[in-house]
Amino acid sequence: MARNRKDRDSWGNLSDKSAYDWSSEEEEPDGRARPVQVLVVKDDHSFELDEAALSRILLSEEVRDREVVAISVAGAFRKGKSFLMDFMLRYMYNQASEDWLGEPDEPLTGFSWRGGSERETTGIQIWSEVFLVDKPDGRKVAVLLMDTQGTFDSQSTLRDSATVFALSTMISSMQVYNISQNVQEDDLQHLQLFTEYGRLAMEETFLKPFQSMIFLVRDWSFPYEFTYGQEGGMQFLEKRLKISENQHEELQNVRKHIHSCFTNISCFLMPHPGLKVATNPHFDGRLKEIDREFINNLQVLVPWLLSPRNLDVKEINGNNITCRGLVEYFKAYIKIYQGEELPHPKSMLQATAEANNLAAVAAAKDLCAGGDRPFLAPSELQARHGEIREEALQVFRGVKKMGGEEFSRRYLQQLEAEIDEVFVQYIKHNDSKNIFHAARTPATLFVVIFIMYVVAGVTGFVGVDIIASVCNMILGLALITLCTWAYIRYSGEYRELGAVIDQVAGALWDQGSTNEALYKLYSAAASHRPLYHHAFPAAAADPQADAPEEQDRNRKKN
Ligand SMILES: Nc1nc2c(ncn2[C@@H]2O[C@H](COP(=O)(O)OP(=O)(O)OP(=O)(O)O)[C@@H](O)[C@H]2O)c(=O)[nH]1
Ligand SMILES: [Mg+2]
Repeated sequence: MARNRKDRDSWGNLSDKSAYDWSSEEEEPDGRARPVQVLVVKDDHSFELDEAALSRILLSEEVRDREVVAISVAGAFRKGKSFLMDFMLRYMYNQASEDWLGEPDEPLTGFSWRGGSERETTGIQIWSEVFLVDKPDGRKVAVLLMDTQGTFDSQSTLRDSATVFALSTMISSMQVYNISQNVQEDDLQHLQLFTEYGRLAMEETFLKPFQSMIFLVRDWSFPYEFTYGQEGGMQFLEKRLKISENQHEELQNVRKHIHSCFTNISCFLMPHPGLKVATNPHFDGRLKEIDREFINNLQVLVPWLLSPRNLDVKEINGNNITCRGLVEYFKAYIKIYQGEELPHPKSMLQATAEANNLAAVAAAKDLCAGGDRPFLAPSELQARHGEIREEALQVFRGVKKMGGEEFSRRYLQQLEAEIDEVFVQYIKHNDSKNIFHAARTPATLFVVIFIMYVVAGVTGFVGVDIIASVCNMILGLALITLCTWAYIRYSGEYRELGAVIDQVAGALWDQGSTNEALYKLYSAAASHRPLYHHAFPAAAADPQADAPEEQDRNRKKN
């Protein structure tokens, strides 16, 4: 088994810099390049970008202003992604040479790969050397290789997998989607979920959000249907991604989504590398132990992906991105995933169970939606509410829901709370239909006017003029208040003042003890102090008007 870093010397002409032009900033003490972890997924499932490491690699003088080509491999865990990446490294280091694949006895090193059932790569790792390549059109571009954490390992949440996949797709100009044996519908559905999660974090653009997507099917076993390689791959993929009229909407949507996300979509069918590669625990990547068919196809695949002519510069919103720009985008994107504004992707069962339960809650709540009924006596209302509540809970319990009893209990509680809330609203609404309630304020004011009129008449007749004038004044005030109230009700303006009038009238209306009525009057006045100050700013500006005790004290002092 190859634990790469130990025996790196075996691979490729590291000292022969003439064959290629590369820059190395992040090296091991002995000068060799290595994979560098730039995105860390922590134990608590949070993400951290190692900005320092990323900057050391991408902001080194030779590369920072070069346009960047970023190549990434992503897909389910334990499917030979890092293994493939290491062959890409060999090609990058030996581009000029025909036999870039190296010696038959050379162990495969570079990004860490190994056999076994437990995951190996975590987060996102980039190769510490950024390769400078001359494109046929004379441009020198920087090539960055990126290896990613496999999706759906047993330690990652769906959100972890989606984030790594989405980030690597957003950052790369070419995403190699590494899948095993066939392109299954769930492979497409996951791609849809992950790319949607990526698109959420990006700015809306009229262009397709991502660039090249290569479906790399490993262990393809049906070369008699579609031949190995790119041509067979394209025919196969065309069939798989075809949208037709009579297809179910669900299948159509997945395909439309994938087409809408990528500028280029292609496919390569790779043969099985042989049992030694797949099952021998001591296999260390030597070519001589790999099936010839696999090697032949590797010799087609890697140059097809990486030859200078095929390298596409990373574009975002139609602009070519340099290494410096890529660092900024990486930082900006990771911030969005670190924040809480994005929804958390959920497993299919969880999402379905939530949808089921919410639909059942909605159906049950529909029962409680009372139409416009006339005023009901409160006791009758209470009884009706009890009946409807029971009926609604029955409806909820009767609907078949996924997710089990425990899961749906939360929704049952939510339903109960919502029904009670509807009831409270209904009581208020019912109350407002009580005709006496609505007439309380004008009735009170009428009574005040009437009493004042009578008292003023009597006291005027008896000759106590001062009381008569006070009563007349109150009568006048009550009349103005009545007119104001009517205007507010009619126009809907100054509603706060309307509320004060209602409250004062309510306090007067109250049949309880006089004390209670007075207290209510006082509290109504107290709660509207700001309104009072607003209406009479001069009074508020005079501090002494607010403090009679203070005045008293001053008087005593003098
Ligand atoms: N069947 C099969 N096995 C392969 C292939 N390529 C590599 N392997 C083996 O798959 C195992 C895992 O390889 P890695 O490159 O570490 O896989 P990975 O996808 O990077 O795994 P993680 O980093 O855990 O996500 C190794 O034992 C390889 O020898 C292939 O094309 N087919
Ligand atoms: Mg790996």
